[in-house]
Amino acid sequence: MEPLVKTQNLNLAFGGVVAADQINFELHEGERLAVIGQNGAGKTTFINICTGYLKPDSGTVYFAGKDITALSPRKIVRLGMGRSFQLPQLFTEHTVSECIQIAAASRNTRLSYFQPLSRLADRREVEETLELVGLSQDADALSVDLPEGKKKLLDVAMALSLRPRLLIMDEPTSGVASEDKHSLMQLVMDALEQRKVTSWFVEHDEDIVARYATRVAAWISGKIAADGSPSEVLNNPLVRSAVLGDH
Ligand SMILES: Nc1ncnc2c1ncn2[C@@H]1O[C@H](COP(=O)(O)OP(=O)(O)OP(=O)(O)O)[C@@H](O)[C@H]1O
Repeated sequence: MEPLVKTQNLNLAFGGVVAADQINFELHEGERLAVIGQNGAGKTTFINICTGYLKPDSGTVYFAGKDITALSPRKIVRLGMGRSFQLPQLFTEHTVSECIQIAAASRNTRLSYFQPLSRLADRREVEETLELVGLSQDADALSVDLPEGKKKLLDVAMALSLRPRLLIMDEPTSGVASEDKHSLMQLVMDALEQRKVTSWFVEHDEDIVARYATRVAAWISGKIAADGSPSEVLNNPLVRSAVLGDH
């Protein structure tokens, strides 16, 4: 089967800092990849290169067999590679329901200031998306007023409205109280499974990684130092000492 994402010999340095060091990587449809690594290991840089926010010094990124290295983030999203951010990117003056309407409408149209929001997207689609992530009760709340966990869910729901094949999530549980992390991840993962979306998420919480990933890749100094099943990678001595901080 052709990989959904493939990178070949990807390199990027910021001055003397090598943030991506000859990365060869493949992700297949249906995988749930957790990426782990210490701060500064290069996890976000790699995501930024794959999603078009940064251009590599050398190397190639393919999505579903197509070379996307030179494409803009907007074009890459339209091909089916979705992304949510560490700090949710919401339309802060709009309600939860309106945020979904805008995201769904931007799938097909260029948005205009002069178009009423109510005409932008199918009402039933918006309701289904809200239900999928458990936000039906919050439809009329301003997105800016949501607690952090619900902001993350709304961010994911907006990304899903673009009908991605893959959703890349940079620290989906960061800023969320530890007792709420599992329920948040459960909702997100159930939603992705229902929509048959492959996932790749950066995560620092080892319990979350072990519970929700089918594969783990550990980053050290711009390189993938270990890549395999959660039990294999989380028990790897190098990963335990250099990534997870065991002494
Ligand atoms: N735009 C930039 N300009 C200069 N250096 C950068 C830039 N972006 C990242 N870096 C550097 O590249 C290295 C990798 O950073 P990156 O943000 O990818 O790490 P990370 O693993 O995602 O870390 P974190 O867990 O803190 O988000 C770091 O040394 C960082 O300081």
